[in-house]
Amino acid sequence: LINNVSAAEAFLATYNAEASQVSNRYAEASWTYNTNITEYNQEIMLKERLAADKFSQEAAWNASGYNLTVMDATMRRQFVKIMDIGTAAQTNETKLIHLGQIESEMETIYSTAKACLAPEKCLPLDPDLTRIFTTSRDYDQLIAAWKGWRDATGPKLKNLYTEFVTLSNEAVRNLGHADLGAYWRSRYDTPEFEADVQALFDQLRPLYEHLHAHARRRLKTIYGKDKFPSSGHIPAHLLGNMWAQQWSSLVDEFVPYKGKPSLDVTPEMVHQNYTAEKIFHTADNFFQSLGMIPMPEPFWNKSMLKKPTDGRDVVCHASAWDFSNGIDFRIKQCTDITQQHLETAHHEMGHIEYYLQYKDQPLVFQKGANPGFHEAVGDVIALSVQTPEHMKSIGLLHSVSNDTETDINFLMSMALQKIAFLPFGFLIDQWRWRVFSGDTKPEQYNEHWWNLRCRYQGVSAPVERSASDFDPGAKFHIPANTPYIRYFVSFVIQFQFHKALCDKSGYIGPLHRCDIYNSTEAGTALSEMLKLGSSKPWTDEMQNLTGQAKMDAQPLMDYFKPLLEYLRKENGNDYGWDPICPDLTPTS
Ligand SMILES: C[C@H](NC(=O)O)C(=O)O
Ligand SMILES: [Zn+2]
Repeated sequence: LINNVSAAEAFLATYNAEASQVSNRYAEASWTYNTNITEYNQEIMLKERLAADKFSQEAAWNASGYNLTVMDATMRRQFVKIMDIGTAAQTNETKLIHLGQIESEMETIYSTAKACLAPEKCLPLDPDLTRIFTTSRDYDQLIAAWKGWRDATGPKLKNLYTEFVTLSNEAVRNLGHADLGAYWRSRYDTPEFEADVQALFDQLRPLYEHLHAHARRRLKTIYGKDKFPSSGHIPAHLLGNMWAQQWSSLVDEFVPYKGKPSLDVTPEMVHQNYTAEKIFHTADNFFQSLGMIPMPEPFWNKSMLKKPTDGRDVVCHASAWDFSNGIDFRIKQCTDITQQHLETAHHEMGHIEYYLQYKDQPLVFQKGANPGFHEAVGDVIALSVQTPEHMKSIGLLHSVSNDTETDINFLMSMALQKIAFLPFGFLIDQWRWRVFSGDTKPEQYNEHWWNLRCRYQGVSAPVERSASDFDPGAKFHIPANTPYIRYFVSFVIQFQFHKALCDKSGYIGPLHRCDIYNSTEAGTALSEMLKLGSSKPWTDEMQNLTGQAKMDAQPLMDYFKPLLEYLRKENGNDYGWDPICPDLTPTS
């Protein structure tokens, strides 16, 4: 082993320069493919992926020649991360290439899928099917869109996914990980991570159960009681979203006090001729008001902020890109002019702000403190943006009254975005971790998926499902192989961050009405955390910002306390559902 620290430093300097180049090349090829899905672009992207994987393997091999015990903590942390190369650890080149092909094939199938509602009427997810779910209240039209999308994705993906699992597990076992799920959980670097998220979910279940009961009651008045199974589940296609994961599009139906002005700013955005650019400038303006880093020139020149109209296929699921050269950062979003896309724009720009803040860190530290941190940044800003006061200040709401009824209505609108999401954010990787560990066999994929959906989310399939279906494949993150527990973590910690920043901004009052706009104190505190990237354990960074070194659901519970009191009163004992799925065979 090499004991010479200056040799180790020289190795790191070389690694950082070379790895940034390799990372930039792969990002460019991946961007070209994601914004113009063709076989040729897929082939180029896969060649660059193989080159990047081989570079990682070589760097890991060279790094393993250094004696870590003679290094300081920061240098050792870099070497450990250089050697933690995930599925690139597959030494059999044929299998390495095959894994890349399968992953890009799954993402292509998902991103080019169309649901055929009638023989000649086949619609893509964005914007067409999404718009049906946000606007239609037609039970049968929603069934057609819900079933059509699953028919167009799942069956084509199931066998590819089975192969993907086998190849991925084999690769990470070379690094000593039990399976891909264990490798993903290791990024949180706390041995009791799985127990921690289970405990958080259990703590938050009453909030969700009472929101679910309220939603079910309101939906019964819209669709009729006979459309709802006696088990208490809500048919999964009635919650205003393809996956029932967030219910904001039903805010006008779900607000407790209907007489009040609508909180849905979508009509006003359309009325004011909002464009995608204006949506992103609104977000950029907020970050600048905090004294944080503005979007650099290449962001505006090179991002894809709208779905192309020249007929090419693109990956529409929104994402933020780091080209590892300190200046080129982009968002790819098929922006629609809606409140939900205004929120998504802040979410994606939060990623870009994080990239900008940590761009001078060594490459392996140019990551979130943990993946949940990266998902939380933009959402924290969006918690301020969505307050009635802020919406009024940017001209999207005209009347804001502070009476209790409006306050409860506002809390309901935020609960439809944040509380509704919790079981979904929790269950995706509960399912995937068992698939990777082998507890869930391919023939059980769909059954175990619906077991979790029925048990935790209280939603059920509106039509018969069969083993040839693969409903997990209808959600982007499964075919795109993007871990999901990060969003559950984010939805908890973003309220810890929000509370800490509100305190630093000197705000006094209920947490749900706090708007940190223009607070450079809040901006400085947030920037200091983001600048660290993953150079420190996330528990240290959480401690620095919030005074606590752990995930804590209390700020989220405090934020929604007035709403839970209202819902407990309204629901009495009429809440909850059977843990198992209802029997779908229609009663004769
Ligand atoms: C919550 C998650 N957000 C994201 O992918 O950016 C989703 O859309 O499912
Ligand atoms: Zn994100």
